Amino acid sequence: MSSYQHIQVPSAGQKITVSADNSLLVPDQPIIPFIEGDGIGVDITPVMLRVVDAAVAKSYDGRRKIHWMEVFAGEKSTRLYGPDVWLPDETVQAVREHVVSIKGPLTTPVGGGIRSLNVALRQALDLYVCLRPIQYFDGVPSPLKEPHKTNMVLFRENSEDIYAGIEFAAGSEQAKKLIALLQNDFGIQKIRFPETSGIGIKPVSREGTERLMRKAIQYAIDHDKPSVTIVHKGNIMKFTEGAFRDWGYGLAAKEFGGELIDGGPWMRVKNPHSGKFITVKDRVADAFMQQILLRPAEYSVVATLNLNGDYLSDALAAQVGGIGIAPGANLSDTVAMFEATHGTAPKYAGKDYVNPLSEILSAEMMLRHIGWKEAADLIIQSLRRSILSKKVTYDFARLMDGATQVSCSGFGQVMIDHM
Ligand SMILES: NC(=O)C1=CN([C@@H]2O[C@H](COP(=O)(O)OP(=O)(O)OC[C@H]3O[C@@H](n4cnc5c(N)ncnc54)[C@H](OP(=O)(O)O)[C@@H]3O)[C@@H](O)[C@H]2O)C=CC1
Ligand SMILES: O=C(O)CCC(=O)C(=O)O
Ligand SMILES: [Mg+2]
Repeated sequence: MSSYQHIQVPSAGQKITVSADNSLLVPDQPIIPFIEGDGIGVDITPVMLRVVDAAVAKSYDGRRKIHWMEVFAGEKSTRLYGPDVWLPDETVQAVREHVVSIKGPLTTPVGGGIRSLNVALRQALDLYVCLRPIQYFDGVPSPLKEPHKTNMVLFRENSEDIYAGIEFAAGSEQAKKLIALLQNDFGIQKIRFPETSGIGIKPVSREGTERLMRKAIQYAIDHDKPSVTIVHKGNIMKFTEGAFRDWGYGLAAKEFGGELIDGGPWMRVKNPHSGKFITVKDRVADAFMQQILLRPAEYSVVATLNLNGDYLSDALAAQVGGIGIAPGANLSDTVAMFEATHGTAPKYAGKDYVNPLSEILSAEMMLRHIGWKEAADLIIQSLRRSILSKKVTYDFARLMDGATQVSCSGFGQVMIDHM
């Protein structure tokens, strides 16, 4: 067992491990690390832990139990490890060694200050898929007339794009050098205000695109989905977003036997399990943004780049009730870290007010990921009953007729009562 500086290893429980074919070996008493998170993390994470413990206890009569191990990042880490230590090495190490973990949101300042710890964790562990399902539950208030028609699974590339964090401030030596290089060696004369421009770099690779696309198509096959849509802005950013589209289609052809439909570029891939065809298509991101509102039923699995995926996940969440009910997972081929789509919502921090469902549903994805289907199903069943009971947090209560508003922990209790 590793020795850590501040992480307390539970006295019972074992690590989840990975077998040679990358499948998980999950003991009945796994140790699972969690990061509480900044802002509303202090509210939602304890509620998530209670709800998950209740679902596991009820589903397995005590035979199975999660031994939670708190690991630290963000503001809590600076209080423990020192003012400059936002993401201790031992946190990354513990998350890697324990294979499956869950985290609350972490703050990233706008403009200056530290770079995103969320992105740093994804990069350090090469969690290259950000998987965000968008699903409607009956009774959840939505701005749409037919919210159940929005049923998508977003595969957001999680390791590249402008999110790589390669940017240089206006006036910095690096920005000046890069601008000079572009002007002198590449003949670029169209930087409108070279003296006062910041510069950002957008790396998008074939390998990065292909591994993301492989997961998206495989997901469509495994879950018998009708289509995979590549969303990009390839008309403007030809060699990054346009290449993402082309490499995506290329991968569909090369590895999944994709055939052109009517001369292309759309393709069809045969699902070897169901025998049905999966349409692989693409949409330019702006057009896609209007179609998800007007014709959401036409979209199922979506594969996109990092920044598009960030915007789209909140926009799609709004269609089915908002980012209070928007879960997610960050995945590599082995390590998985589950986290809500939303951030730290600082104005509500510590008020026991917000909706804990995004993090609870992220935990539900985690339970399914480790094969604890009964506990995951129980959480979904209880969620459905809890929504129909109309005892909900402020975000739903303000849009629901006849609702009783409950606190964040109060909603956790409503869910436990409905198990
Ligand atoms: N993965 C992560 O850890 C993420 C971190 N962040 C970080 O979080 C910080 C705050 O970001 P911000 O732009 O305010 O976005 P947030 O997602 O934190 O919050 C925006 C709004 O969304 C609603 N909301 C968020 N969470 C919930 C919830 N659990 N229940 C109900 N409603 C919710 C609230 O809406 P309303 O005002 O209508 O009540 C809130 O004001 C930033 O530092 C950002 O970088 C952002 C996204 C992801
Ligand atoms: O890292 C952050 O602060 C924001 C990340 C984010 O918005 C996301 O992953 O959806
Ligand atoms: Mg986001």
